[in-house]
Amino acid sequence: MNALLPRPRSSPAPGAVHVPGWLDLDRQRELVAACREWARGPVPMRHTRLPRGGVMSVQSVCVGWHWRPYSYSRTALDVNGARVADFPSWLAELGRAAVADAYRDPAASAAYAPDTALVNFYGADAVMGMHQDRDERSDAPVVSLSIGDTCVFRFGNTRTRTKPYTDVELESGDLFVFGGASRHAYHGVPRVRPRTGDPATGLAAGRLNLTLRTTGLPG
Ligand SMILES: O=C(O)CCC(=O)C(=O)O
Ligand SMILES: [Fe+2]
Repeated sequence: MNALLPRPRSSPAPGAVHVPGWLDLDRQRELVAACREWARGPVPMRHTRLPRGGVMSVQSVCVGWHWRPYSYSRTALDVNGARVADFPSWLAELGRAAVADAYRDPAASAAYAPDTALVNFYGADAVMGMHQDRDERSDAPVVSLSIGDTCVFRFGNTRTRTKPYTDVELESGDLFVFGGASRHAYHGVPRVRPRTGDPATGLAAGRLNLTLRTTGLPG
C-alpha cells in the first residue's frame, strides 16, 4: 500500500461496504492477542475437515458457537468435543460499531447482536473458495475484520459463484460488512499476498480474518 494515497471506502454491491483502515494498530494488536488465546483452546485452531474427507487450507477456531460444515453447535464435536469459548461482550460492541460505521446508521446497529465469531488464519498458500454464509438463521449482517497480509477478497452476487464479482484488496485493519441484499452473496479469498502485513500487529506472517455473525439460534 502507498500510505500517501488514502484508500476510499467503497460499496461493491448493495448492502456490502468496504471501510479501509477501520482498526487502528492498537485494536489490531488486541485482536491478534485475543485470537492467539482462542487458538490455544478450549477448542484448538485447526484445519476444518470437510464432509467428503478433505480439509480447508485455512485454519479456524470459533467463539460463541462452533461452526463446522454446515451447522452450528456449542461443542466442537468434529474436533475435541469441548464447548467453545464464550462470545465476549467487547466483541459484540466492536461489531455494533462496525455496522454503525459501515452503514453510517447508528440506529441500524443498535440491535446488532452477533453471537459467533469465526477466526480464520491464512498461511501463504491458503485460499477460500466462493461460498455463501448461509448456515445462520438470521439475516443480520456479517462483519469481517482483516489483520496481517493483504488478500484479494472476491465479492460476487447471490445467484452464482461466478461473475459478476468485484475483487477488493483487504489490507490489515480493513472492515468489510455484508448484509441486506448482499447477505447471501457468494464470496471468497482467491489469494493472499505474502509478507505484506506489518509485524507490529503481533502477527509475524499470514492473514487473520474474523467474521462476526448472528446465528439466530436459541440460547
Ligand atoms: O477471510 C475472509 O475474508 C472471508 C472468510 C469467509 O468468508 C468465511 O469465513 O466465511
Ligand atoms: Fe464467508
